[in-house]
Amino acid sequence: MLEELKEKVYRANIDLVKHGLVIFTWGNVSGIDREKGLMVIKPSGVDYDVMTPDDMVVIDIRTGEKVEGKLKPSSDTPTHLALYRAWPEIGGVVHTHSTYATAWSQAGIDLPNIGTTHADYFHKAIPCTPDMTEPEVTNDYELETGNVIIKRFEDMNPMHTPGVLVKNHGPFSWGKDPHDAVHNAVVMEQVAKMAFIAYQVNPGLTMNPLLIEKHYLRKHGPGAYYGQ
Ligand SMILES: O=C(CO)[C@@H](O)[C@H](O)COP(=O)(O)O
Repeated sequence: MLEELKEKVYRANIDLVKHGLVIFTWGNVSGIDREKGLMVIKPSGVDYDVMTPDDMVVIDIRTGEKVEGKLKPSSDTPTHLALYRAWPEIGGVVHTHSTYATAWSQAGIDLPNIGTTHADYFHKAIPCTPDMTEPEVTNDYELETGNVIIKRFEDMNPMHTPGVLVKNHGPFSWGKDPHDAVHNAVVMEQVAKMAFIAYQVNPGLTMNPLLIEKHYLRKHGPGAYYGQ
């Protein structure tokens, strides 16, 4: 079932290792087949070195039940499902513990848009979620992590700013498919690193808002002209 999607999701997971975003068994990538109502996600706690496409787990998006796979799905499965249910435009979700984006998550502040590298991919600051409360952590923690992300995007377009920092935890990103979601995770890590260095060099730095609009819109606006 879904052999092509399993291969894509597997490759996207391995790409996290290739790009240095995860070690050991950290992080996870999923992809979705909206027509069939199914999600494919990596198994929980399996080392990337030994993982195969056949290890990918198929989940029913509506019920959250496993419909195929010999292994347990990622522990973050309910978070991925919450995002797919809330945002019909997305086709891939990524979670990592990449160093700089995780450091910003642990610091608990939004990652500001202070350069054109950020503005090329993320229109606004990459938001950080608020503290999770006692019932959220105790009951259905992974599902509530998704709900906290969705609430943080109440007044934001998730396709314009395709990433979030979950406070004291780490980054999640998404995209039109698993490959695109990984691409956004790689960019988020780079802009987190650049922002960290920039604030060291000049804690009083400023961003020209004209550049944010120019760079975001020339790639993603109605008259986009970047690339071929
Ligand atoms: O956030 C965490 C752990 O804090 C997880 O994302 C792990 O990093 C990967 O878990 P599995 O996907 O292997 O269950």
